[in-house]
Amino acid sequence: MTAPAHRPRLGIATVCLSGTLEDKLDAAAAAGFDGVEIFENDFVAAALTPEQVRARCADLGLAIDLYQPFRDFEAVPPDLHEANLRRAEHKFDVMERLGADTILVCSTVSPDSVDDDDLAAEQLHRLAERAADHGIRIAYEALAWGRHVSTYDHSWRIVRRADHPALGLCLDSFHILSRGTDTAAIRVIPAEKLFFLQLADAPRLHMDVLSWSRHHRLFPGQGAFDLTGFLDLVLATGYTGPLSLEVFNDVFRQADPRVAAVDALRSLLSLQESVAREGSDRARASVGGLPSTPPVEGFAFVEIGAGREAEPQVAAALDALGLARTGQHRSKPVALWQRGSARVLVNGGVEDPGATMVAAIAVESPDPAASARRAERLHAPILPREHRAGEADLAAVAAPDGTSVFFCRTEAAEGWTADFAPTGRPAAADVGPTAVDHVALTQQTDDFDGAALFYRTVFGLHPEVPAEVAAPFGLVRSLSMTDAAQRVRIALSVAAVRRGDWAPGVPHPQHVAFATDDVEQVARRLRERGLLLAIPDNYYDDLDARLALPSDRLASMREHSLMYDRDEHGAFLHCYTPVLGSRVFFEVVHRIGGYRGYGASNAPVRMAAHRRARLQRSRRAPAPDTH
Ligand SMILES: O=C(O)c1ccc(O)c(O)c1
Ligand SMILES: [Mg+2]
Repeated sequence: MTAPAHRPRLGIATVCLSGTLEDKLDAAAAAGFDGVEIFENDFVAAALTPEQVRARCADLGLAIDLYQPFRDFEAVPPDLHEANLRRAEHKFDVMERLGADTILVCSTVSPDSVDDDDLAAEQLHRLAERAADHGIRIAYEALAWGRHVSTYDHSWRIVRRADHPALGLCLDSFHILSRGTDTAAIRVIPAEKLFFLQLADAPRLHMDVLSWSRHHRLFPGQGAFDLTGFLDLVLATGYTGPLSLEVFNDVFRQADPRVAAVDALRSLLSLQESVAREGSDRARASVGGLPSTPPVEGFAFVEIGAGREAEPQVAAALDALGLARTGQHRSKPVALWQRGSARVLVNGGVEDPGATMVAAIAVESPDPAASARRAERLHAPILPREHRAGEADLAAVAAPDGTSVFFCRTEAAEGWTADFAPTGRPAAADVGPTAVDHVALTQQTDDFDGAALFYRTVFGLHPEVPAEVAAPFGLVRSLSMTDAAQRVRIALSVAAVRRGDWAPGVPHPQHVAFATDDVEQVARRLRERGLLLAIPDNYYDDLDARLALPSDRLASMREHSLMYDRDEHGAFLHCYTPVLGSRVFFEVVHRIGGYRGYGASNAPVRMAAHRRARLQRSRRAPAPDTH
């Protein structure tokens, strides 16, 4: 990785990753981290001497930036204090052999400790004296649930009082932001007393802070905390130590550490980019940059993969929606369907006859090569190019869910549409989609946070407020993201808990939503072709009760199976096709007056309707894929 000389060192705590110490070190190094925080448990369970760990880290190019945690040290009666110093001497010996020079001491939770800042300072001073004899520094961290010290400003008062050069602070964004502590006082801490910085994000949850911290931390940008503002404040002090991730997360602890480490690094690159964009002058000067993001200017196309039996269903639906099959790829079994800037490729080369999937998403970029370079810097896997002489050479990367992501300039002279021979078919219908409004992708539980980070950072999108709906087949969480001009919207969802065999919903559904300004006409045509998902009367009765819409509008919505939502900006009308093949369906959306959402509250009704439609279809023609 090339970067300016002032680029901060990037670190990760071994506790973030799954596996043995060796697995974790390998993954951290492969992702490109400069250093690690070694968690004591990982070290204790390893069959390596400290010297072997040191050598391994050196081989991998990893510094050991921190050894942690050392617990329950300060403010105890004298006999316990002596025992604690003895305990510390053991750790200092291990650290000398490891070649680690900083140890994290977290604020005590021990019932043996007393609420006495003078005593805490005095004992930490003594610990710092001992540490200094070994060339070691103590970084004191306030745990949000510390017994007597639970805020960073309190830990700073104690460190100042202890007044020893080998004693400083560790600031951990989780402990500070989870409690809503005022961060302004960070400014007054001298940089040389900031020994270490740990970064973690988290979703807003209402639970005790210890459980929140131990199970739900996330990488920066994946949660609800303002990590950009936090890092800005810390860097503005002149802090030049590592930016180190410390994320305790139940899912990440089970995930492939190589994947999690790449997500982790991506989060730090993106965080620095935010600081470079929004931070104070001093902070901006001390972060590494990413190549700037060319804006995404809309969807160029969405590619649906379909097997032999599913392809005609997809084609029939596109036709009913009002798109026209305008092109045939010159060398691949791919058709181009189009109406306005709504473009869909249907790739019939999928082996499983009944399968459908969103195979690729292509976004418009003013500079596709620059977009691809940025994606590469964000560690997006580059896909091998498969194009023949004379065909467009599209830059593509792979998303964590397997979707290919392309960057294109459709209007360019050498644009991708030239790869399609015109079919000479009649033009698209008078009424129909004008563009792709959004693409909705269901994720596997383990991929959700990583996929969100990927789409957000690679496309430069902003996450919207996460939603949670109680759906008929289990809780569904969703997170949508969009660019500032709302031309590219990606909606991700996940079955929050998927256990057991009862899975009557569509497995991992995906859909493409088309924008239109005449949804009623489009719905009518879908219904005429038997391709409109029927919404039950109860839904409209409830809508009437809730919103008292004019009766003619309600009647029209009922007739056309249109669902409705509104927000502070406007209203939303939308309808659906049944599931085509194994898991893809289409949606048609009409945004009125700047409505921003996705009709999430209607999702349970739609899911039940999809199940009903599938059962009806299987009664007509039993298919092997139905439940
Ligand atoms: O959960 C803990 O005990 C714990 C330990 C060390 C840390 O740095 C931390 O932030 C939390
Ligand atoms: Mg910490």
